[in-house]
Amino acid sequence: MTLEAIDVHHGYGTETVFEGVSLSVSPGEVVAIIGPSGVGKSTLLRLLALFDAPNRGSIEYENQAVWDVSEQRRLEYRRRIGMVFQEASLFDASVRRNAEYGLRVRRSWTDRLRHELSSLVGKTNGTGDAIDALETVGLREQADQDASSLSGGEAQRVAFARALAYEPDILLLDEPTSDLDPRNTAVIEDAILEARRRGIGVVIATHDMHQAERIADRVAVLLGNDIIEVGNTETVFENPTDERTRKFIEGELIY
Ligand SMILES: Nc1ncnc2c1ncn2[C@@H]1O[C@H](COP(=O)(O)OP(=O)(O)OP(=O)(O)O)[C@@H](O)[C@H]1O
Repeated sequence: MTLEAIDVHHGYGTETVFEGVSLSVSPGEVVAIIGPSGVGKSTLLRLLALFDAPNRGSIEYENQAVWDVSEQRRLEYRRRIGMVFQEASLFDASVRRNAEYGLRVRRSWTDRLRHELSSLVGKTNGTGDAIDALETVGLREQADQDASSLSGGEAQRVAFARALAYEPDILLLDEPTSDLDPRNTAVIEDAILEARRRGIGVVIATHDMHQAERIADRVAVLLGNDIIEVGNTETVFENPTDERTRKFIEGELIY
């Protein structure tokens, strides 16, 4: 269940964002992508989320090039990947309905049918996964509250619960805590570690290097047009092989 970008080149129009980027994520690991603003962290996540095809290179899921298969098959892969954006987009309904939303949309119709049938015969109340996910982000008590009454930090926690609820293989997080206070940030970070414990592979783009240091198993440094270094978190922070990594981490590289 490894998701991998292999020698990917991408850009917009005539603008090159990156050239020859490779990165993988495996079950039960947290990979952080760090790099200055505008370097292409979101672009890389969008490619890993299979939203866009890279201009060159390949994105592989379980060693299968995802842009070489049928659209139907690619959709199946898409359903196994969850994504949380910088800003939560919730709709006007209860917290529980919002957390369940991913379950309804992302499940294949066969899964959905099976799930509906089990809830009909009383094997599940149909919302167990969503409630469990809300518990993980500390919002179980608020399940019946209207989502519009939540603070920004709580809304982001619901967005995270939504992604967690349908048990993706891979979770992609684009600066999920950049607008949050320390308490909400800590809740999300704990939930990320819980996702890892459940065997989910997590990729998080963050400009908060301390966050990368706190939660990541591996760190990829995106600078210029390339990932200049990727490795074990401690090594990247304490003993980087690339001098630019050290400068970036110490704030000496100004972009
Ligand atoms: N849809 C698009 N069309 C044209 N250019 C784009 C598009 N999306 C991103 N870009 C450009 O590609 C480059 C990389 O953007 P991206 O959002 O991936 O960077 P980032 O590292 O995530 O930045 P930030 O940390 O500020 O969110 C930027 O120069 C941006 O302006």
